[in-house]
Amino acid sequence: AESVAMTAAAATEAPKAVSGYITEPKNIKDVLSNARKIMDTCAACDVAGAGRCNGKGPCGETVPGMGGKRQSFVRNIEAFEGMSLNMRTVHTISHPNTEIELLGVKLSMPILTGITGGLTYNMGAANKLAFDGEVMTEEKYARGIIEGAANAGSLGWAADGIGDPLETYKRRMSVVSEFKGRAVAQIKPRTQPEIFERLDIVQAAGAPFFAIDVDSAGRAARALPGKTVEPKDLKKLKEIVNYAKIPFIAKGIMTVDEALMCAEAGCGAIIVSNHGGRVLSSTPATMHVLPAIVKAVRDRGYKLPILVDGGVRDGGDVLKALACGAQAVLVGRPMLRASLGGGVKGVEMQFKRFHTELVSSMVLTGVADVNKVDPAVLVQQV
Ligand SMILES: Cc1cc2nc3c(=O)[nH]c(=O)nc-3n(C[C@H](O)[C@H](O)[C@H](O)COP(=O)(O)O)c2cc1C
Repeated sequence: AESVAMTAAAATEAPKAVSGYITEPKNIKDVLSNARKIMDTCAACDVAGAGRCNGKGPCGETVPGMGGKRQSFVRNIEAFEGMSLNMRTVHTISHPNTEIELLGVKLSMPILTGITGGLTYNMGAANKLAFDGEVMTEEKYARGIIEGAANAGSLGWAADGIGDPLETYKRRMSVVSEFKGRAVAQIKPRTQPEIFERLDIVQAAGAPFFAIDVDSAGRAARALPGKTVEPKDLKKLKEIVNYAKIPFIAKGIMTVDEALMCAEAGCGAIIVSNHGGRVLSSTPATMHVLPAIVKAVRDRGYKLPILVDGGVRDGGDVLKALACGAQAVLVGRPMLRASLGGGVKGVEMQFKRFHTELVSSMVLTGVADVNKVDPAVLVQQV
């Protein structure tokens, strides 16, 4: 949820009807078909099946918002595609364990939704009638993500957009509060007092932890007057940790030194992320920086969970991320489309699909437990 606030005009216009919806989507294909209809900015290309987009077309558009020249986005996707799994099937593992515990919360799988929001300014989906005949709103979108994830035994994120008035944020947090302990929230790297104001609301809503996407700091240049975001130094990270009553996750970490600073500041976890390529168009792939970050953090004895996002498109990708030392992944655009095209059921279906693929990948590589994935699962490249 990135730039301009929903305008009053958009909110009062009559909702636009969209024709051709599959009103009771039965599978992810149906959900994606619906998503394509509601998103002005995204054709949700089905390049490699399952709505997977390679960032190159054929839509010629974004998926949505790949940022600049799309390099960072494309690198994320290609990094996963470039990794191979060692297939091993002479063993006894047919029901591998996919459960993890993340900062005190039990999850059915090491997969959370990505952090996405902004129907109006990010998805071109505002004020349209959704597949169920009701108007698509921020709350409805957030509900799809959060309730869908909770039903799947995982966690969904509510987002914060720089231009979002506090009211919009509160509306999303009212959805979070319905799922006490089973929904999480993000705050933009605003000024410290603004962060604390939103954090009070997040905590009152019962979120077990929260994230700040520190990599949104660059948007300071584009922020609206009075809507300030800023880089956070070690001192400010520590202030946030001290203020918070719940663990603080720093999202958007791409280098070893910053990962170590977050650990030193007392962050509950970090998310290795380049914001899905949306903030800087020439970063490395997240999977290419993850192993060095994991090694440095663990070598110094820090135990905080390390998560990763960007380009995770199937269960095999999840296994690859775990083999590189991540404890869990976040899935952005596929969950986004699932919520837009199928609401709560759509997101549930998307989680189920990832879970099935993950289990199958584990059986086919001889992995018994997502908490103990040997790096040897990956073919070592020479
Ligand atoms: C439409 C859209 C909106 C986003 N809004 C936010 C946001 O508000 N906060 C945030 O931390 N990240 C935001 N992101 C970035 C995602 O959380 C995530 O880092 C990225 O999408 C993951 O990559 P993937 O989509 O390839 O899975 C957004 C991404 C998209 C596509």
